[in-house]
Amino acid sequence: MAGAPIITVDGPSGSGKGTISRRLARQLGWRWLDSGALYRLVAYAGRQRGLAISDAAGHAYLALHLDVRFDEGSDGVERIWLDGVEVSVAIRGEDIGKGASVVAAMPEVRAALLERQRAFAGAPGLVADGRDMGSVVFPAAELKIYLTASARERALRRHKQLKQKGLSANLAALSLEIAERDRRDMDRPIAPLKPADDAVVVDSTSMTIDAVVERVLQLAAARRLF
Ligand SMILES: Nc1ncnc2c1ncn2[C@@H]1O[C@H](COP(=O)(O)OP(=O)(O)OP(=O)(O)O)[C@@H](O)[C@H]1O
Ligand SMILES: Nc1ccn([C@H]2C[C@H](O)[C@@H](COP(=O)(O)O)O2)c(=O)n1
Repeated sequence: MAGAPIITVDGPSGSGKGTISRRLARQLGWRWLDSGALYRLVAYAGRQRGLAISDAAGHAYLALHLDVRFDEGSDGVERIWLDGVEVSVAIRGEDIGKGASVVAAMPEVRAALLERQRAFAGAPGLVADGRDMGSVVFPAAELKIYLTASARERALRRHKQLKQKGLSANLAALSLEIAERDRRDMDRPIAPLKPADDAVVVDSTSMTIDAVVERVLQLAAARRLF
């Protein structure tokens, strides 16, 4: 192993990447990269500044210069700050997710975020969550997971998640949004969502969160990553 170990967790929207990778990072005492949050921050900052969603140069400039801070409070909740203002909740809406998926298809934006993402690597280890963590950002990662679940299960999970937050949610509309985001993330010419050649595919459709975490920990232990 060249440096500190890296586990990548890629997969489609709602497959559980954030939940699983955060749990893994906490259990291992490792760092965590929520790369989707970076794309969401770019889309959010662009909207705040009135950029056209098609403005690749403008979004790439933001990606390079964003003043972002991630921290985890004593309550274990991730908080995200943009220009000194907390935006943890504001960037999580489906509309910002859609904008993130649009700006993420711009090569200039992806290039601008590359080093920012790589800077998260370090001792004692990193769990990196996204769409191209294993295929592009950390191609030498020691363990690459491609986490998936059926489209219906992912829509049901998202529906439940929104309801639990007291937000209104329509299952049919969510299913369509997820299908549209899958298509955009998988069909883009640059860094499309797909399993890295050496990824282990974990289909979580019928697995509990605990079972998925346990499976990844077993794979990590077999590779002597901790
Ligand atoms: N194996 C599982 N069984 C049941 N629910 C799950 C499972 N994994 C995740 N969930 C739930 O599904 C919802 C979506 O999970 P999460 O936000 O982690 O997905 P994600 O892949 O990070 O999505 P996105 O890429 O859109 O951010 C959450 O409410 C989470 O608790
Ligand atoms: N490594 C990444 C992470 C995210 N994206 C894009 C594609 C997603 O639709 C969008 C939001 O991600 P989420 O927070 O829902 O995980 O950002 C990407 O292209 N590459």
